[in-house]
Amino acid sequence: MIEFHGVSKRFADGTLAVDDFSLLIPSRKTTVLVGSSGCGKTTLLRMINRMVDPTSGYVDIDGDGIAAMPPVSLRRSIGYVMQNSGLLPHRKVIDNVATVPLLTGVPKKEAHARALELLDTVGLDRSLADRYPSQLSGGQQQRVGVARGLAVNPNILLMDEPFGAVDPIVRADLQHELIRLQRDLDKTVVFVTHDIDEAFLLGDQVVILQVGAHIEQQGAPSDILANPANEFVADFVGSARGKRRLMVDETADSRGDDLVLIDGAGYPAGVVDAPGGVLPGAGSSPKSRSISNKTDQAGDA
Ligand SMILES: Nc1ncnc2c1ncn2[C@@H]1O[C@H](COP(=O)(O)OP(=O)(O)OP(=O)(O)O)[C@@H](O)[C@H]1O
Repeated sequence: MIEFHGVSKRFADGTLAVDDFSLLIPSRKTTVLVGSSGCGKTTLLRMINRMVDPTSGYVDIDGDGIAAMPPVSLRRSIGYVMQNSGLLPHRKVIDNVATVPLLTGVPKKEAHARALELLDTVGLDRSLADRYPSQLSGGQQQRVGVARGLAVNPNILLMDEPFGAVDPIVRADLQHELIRLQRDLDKTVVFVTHDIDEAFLLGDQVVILQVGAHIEQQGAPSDILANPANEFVADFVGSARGKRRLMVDETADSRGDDLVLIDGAGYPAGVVDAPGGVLPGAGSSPKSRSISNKTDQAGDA
């Protein structure tokens, strides 16, 4: 369990990145910090492994204040996965994965054997072990980044927008891989993203933040969806989901044409050939009625 107690961070130039933040992050669950750029997500994450120290307040891990723990050993005991994988370009994949164990004195042979196992764990072929990062795809590099984060077998895994730089299909792949990994490995994962859909997919607990790391709402995805705490949250949750919401173009109906499904941007997404039979609970908008797509229904369950 990680706990933030009234934590603030003011940087040397006067920026108040985090303003009186308190949160309990339960063990062996995934907590997602989500919010727009600059709201303080990375600063919060880095306060867990003391890459950043608070100006006031304190952080505990399992009841022990981390301020008293040596930063370097704390950092080496916690997995950290960053955007763009953060791999060392001049080192082979296997050495990238083994970096921290080697630093902490694990013999090379043992560290390499473990690194190969970790490639299996993250779904990478062992034949990639001798490649350099530039010889891998973006998605493969991210998997190596995750393997490196797991190399010291940490209880806590910090992930800072780890899938932000890959295309949507690879991203979906990596997200599902993480869900599988979490089921198998049972880590305390703290995941940062600005993507609310990613937050809802991955988080047991989702924390929606505004500038200064002010918590707008925290809870299970289903709670937030069912009861947004305020207009900001409703907007944040709704605007992202609205993009995927399909509507029925009833102007086509009035012309006697087939009913046409249009997406949030107004583009045709398909045709409904049995009006009334296909669409559940048609709404009352004069021009279009909204139906929930599969993701909406899954999220609301
Ligand atoms: N070393 C620093 N010195 C001064 N200001 C900083 C420093 N690091 C971050 N900040 C500022 O603190 C605020 C929070 O930054 P942080 O990186 O935590 O936000 P974020 O939510 O992770 O943003 P992003 O999604 O863009 O990565 C921003 O205004 C940022 O400019």
